Amino acid sequence: MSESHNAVGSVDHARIERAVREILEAIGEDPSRDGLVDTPSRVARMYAEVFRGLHEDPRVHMQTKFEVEHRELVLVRDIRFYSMCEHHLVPFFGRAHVGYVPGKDGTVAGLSKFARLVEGYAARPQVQERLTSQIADAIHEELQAHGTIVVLQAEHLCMAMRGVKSPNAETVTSAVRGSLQSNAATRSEAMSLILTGLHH
Ligand SMILES: Nc1nc2c(ncn2[C@@H]2O[C@H](COP(=O)(O)OP(=O)(O)OP(=O)(O)O)[C@@H](O)[C@H]2O)c(=O)[nH]1
Ligand SMILES: [Zn+2]
Repeated sequence: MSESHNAVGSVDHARIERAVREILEAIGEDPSRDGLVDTPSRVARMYAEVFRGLHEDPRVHMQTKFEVEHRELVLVRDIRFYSMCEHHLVPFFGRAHVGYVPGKDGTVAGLSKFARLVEGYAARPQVQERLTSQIADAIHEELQAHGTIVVLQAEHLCMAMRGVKSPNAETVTSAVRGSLQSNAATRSEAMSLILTGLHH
């Protein structure tokens, strides 16, 4: 399954500025007061940054690949990420752990590219489940991996600072593909390597 990439156009700064001024007025603030006068343009620049992933295809990072002899697990643990919950447009953030077993050609990508891949998909309005499976599908398909595992642990500010107010809740999601899905022994080996690194 490949991701549906629905990037259209680019970020419209002027439009965000108008909208932020509207919101400020709607909450009963005065957008012309000193402290707020530059806020709409700041928010526009910030949104362009935190939603930059809408205008790029993170799979490009998996395309600078090369071949090695290694045919066993490669695991990059503790990749910090920040994303924006698409339900409330507030952050969720935490750590991503990505692992894969190279396919028969021994195709691998540079280690930093996994952090770039996570970053690219995180920089969109997201839900944690989709973020997890987009990362897994990109690795599995682009590297033609034998098996792939992605685990994300995150705190959602929409659950912490508002609504149910459960600040210590942590959401863990996983996506497994290929041999790491079908082979219980390799999956539990990968999972225990990931779990020994889980911390708060
Ligand atoms: N599955 C999933 N749910 C999420 C994610 N981020 C936020 N949510 C949830 O999305 C749901 C939206 O629920 P709604 O009832 O439409 O919105 P709401 O009235 O603001 O809900 P509350 O947060 O319960 O106050 C909430 O339960 C959130 O916790 C995510 O990444 N994955
Ligand atoms: Zn939310």
